[in-house]
Amino acid sequence: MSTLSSSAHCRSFCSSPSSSAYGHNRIAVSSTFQKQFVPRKVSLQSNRKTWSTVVCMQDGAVAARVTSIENKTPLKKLKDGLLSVTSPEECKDAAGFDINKDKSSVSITVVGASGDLAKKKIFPALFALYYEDCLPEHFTIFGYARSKMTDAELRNMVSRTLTCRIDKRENCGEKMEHFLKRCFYHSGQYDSQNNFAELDNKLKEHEGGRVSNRLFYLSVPPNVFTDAVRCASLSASSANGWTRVIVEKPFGRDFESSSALTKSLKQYLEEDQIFRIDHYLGKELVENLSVLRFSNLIFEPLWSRQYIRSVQLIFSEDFGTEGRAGYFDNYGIIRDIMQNHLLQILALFAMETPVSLDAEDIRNEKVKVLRSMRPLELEDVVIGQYKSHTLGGVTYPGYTDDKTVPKDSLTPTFAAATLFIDNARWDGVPFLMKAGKALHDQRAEIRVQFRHVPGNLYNRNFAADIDQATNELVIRVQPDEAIYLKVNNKVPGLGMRLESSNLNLLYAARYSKEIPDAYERLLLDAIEGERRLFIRSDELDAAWALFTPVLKMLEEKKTIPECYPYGSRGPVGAHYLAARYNVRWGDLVLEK
Ligand SMILES: NC(=O)C1=CN([C@@H]2O[C@H](COP(=O)(O)OP(=O)(O)OC[C@H]3O[C@@H](n4cnc5c(N)ncnc54)[C@H](OP(=O)(O)O)[C@@H]3O)[C@@H](O)[C@H]2O)C=CC1
Ligand SMILES: O=C1O[C@H](COP(=O)(O)O)[C@@H](O)[C@H](O)[C@H]1O
Repeated sequence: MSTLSSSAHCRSFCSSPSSSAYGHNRIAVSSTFQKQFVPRKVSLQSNRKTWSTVVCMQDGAVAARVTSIENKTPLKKLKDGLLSVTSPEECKDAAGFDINKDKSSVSITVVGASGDLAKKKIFPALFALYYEDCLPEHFTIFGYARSKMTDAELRNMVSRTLTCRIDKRENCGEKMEHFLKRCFYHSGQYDSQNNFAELDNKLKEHEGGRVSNRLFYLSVPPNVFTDAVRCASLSASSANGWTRVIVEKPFGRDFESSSALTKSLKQYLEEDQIFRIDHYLGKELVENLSVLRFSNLIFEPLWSRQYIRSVQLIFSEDFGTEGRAGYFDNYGIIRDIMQNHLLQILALFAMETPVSLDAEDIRNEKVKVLRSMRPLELEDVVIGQYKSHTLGGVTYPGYTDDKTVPKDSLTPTFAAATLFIDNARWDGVPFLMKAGKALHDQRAEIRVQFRHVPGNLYNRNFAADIDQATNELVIRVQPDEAIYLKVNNKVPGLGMRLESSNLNLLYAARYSKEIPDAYERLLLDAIEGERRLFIRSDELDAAWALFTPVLKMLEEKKTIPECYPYGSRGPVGAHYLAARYNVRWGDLVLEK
């Protein structure tokens, strides 16, 4: 019988039964290997430090050792190249059984549990993980916020947001009931150590003397981040396991405020306890980007200035800022979408091959590419703001019609920008970004436009503009996840007419399994201590360094955004921006 821990089961269930989801230089675990592998836990005491060591033994000899100092993050140790493990979980996982079974617990506290994100995303994601048996055996979920609520009221609130997986509805009600029984609530102020100490007592009761691992999810407005981290860290940290904090965006408004936030968080937390979330990194197709690039021979040789003419990162929503305009007006679309979600995708897209799939190796490569980028200039940016528009008898409100937005607000709800990476691979290739609210459709996609075929024998056989006859690889992140490649093809018949057609990998047609929500993946990663999809502080610095000068210029010059009607394709300025580099936005070309 398998004795894998819950999350190991979940990962292996989702990928392959004998290897980890990520690799980590790991070797596949054969059944004989499992038998030979004996993990032991020992505690050592030196002058001032407590060392807790998990040793994976093989035939009486040390095969791998994972050491945690003062119960902080384990250090990676390699012995004889046999196995590389970065956490006790990996050691036990590789060994095939859980040395801490029945001895450890995970408590997840959602700080700001009464809020929009908690209801919309965090509790449903936690339920989905529970549903898929991905949460550890001993877990407890606490909601924490100032609002007064009983456990029953929290459960009632959460139950209204839960949905079941399409393919397994039968026992859903039962699962929900069990899940809700593991959810509790504690009301407190975000700046009260006493209130967090009360939470600590409640957590201890639920942990029942087991090793306590604690995850705090900061789902509160940014002005509360530091207080909440101070109080959680001083009054409710785990005494004998790990303590991790997921921090939601925005991580500051510019380079300076972001650095100040990092500095204040680091008064209470080590960098490796901070999990800065960018939920786009948890999306299935963003996760697949590296797989596409690095595990297919056909793409990587083309992935450079030699063959790629432009790369486009496009985000659009067909609704406005309704409900979140109070937050949005202080940030705008560049900070809301470009500086984080689109830039993170760009970094993954453009980075060099990492040494391994280890979090630090990947994040090192992302930082390198971000630091090779040219800070944005004012002339490389177009901004817009949506206005009221009547369509089919329905009048859609303009951005400044929202009561929480000042009438003279210059906050952009749309932006397009051209970025450049000044390195050998990407020199001169325009990376075009476009993000907007209240546009004609909802989509997030990456478009890779390839160069012309030199001396193309078939130029005269295209019915359409030759400019549209170049190959384009489209990675559609959402909706209707797909990867398709536009190729030129002969129209069947006696003549010789060519047209562009799609080689299409449409996920819904290829895979029957429902795609997990990004928050599910990221929460599971945080529980497992996997940092690969979270933003390291130097990545964040590099991202802000790129955008801060232009954001300041736009604000200082009080640049007036170009108007565009609600539900339109955005301001025309975006077309001119692309045209300057002899490029067209791929999403505006009619696709067959
Ligand atoms: N909602 C979304 O779609 C997204 C949100 N985010 C980020 O996630 C975090 C949470 O977002 P969201 O849930 O929308 O935020 P909310 O505005 O809903 O705030 C969450 C909770 O924080 C408390 N709160 C609200 N305002 C204040 C304040 N001024 N001072 C102290 N406490 C306050 C409230 O709880 P109580 O009064 O009970 O204490 C509220 O229920 C934010 O940082 C946001 O930027 C990121 C991506 C998307
Ligand atoms: O972070 C944010 O993302 C959402 C879009 O996320 P999605 O997963 O629904 O595509 C966006 O609406 C919001 O403005 C922004 O803060």
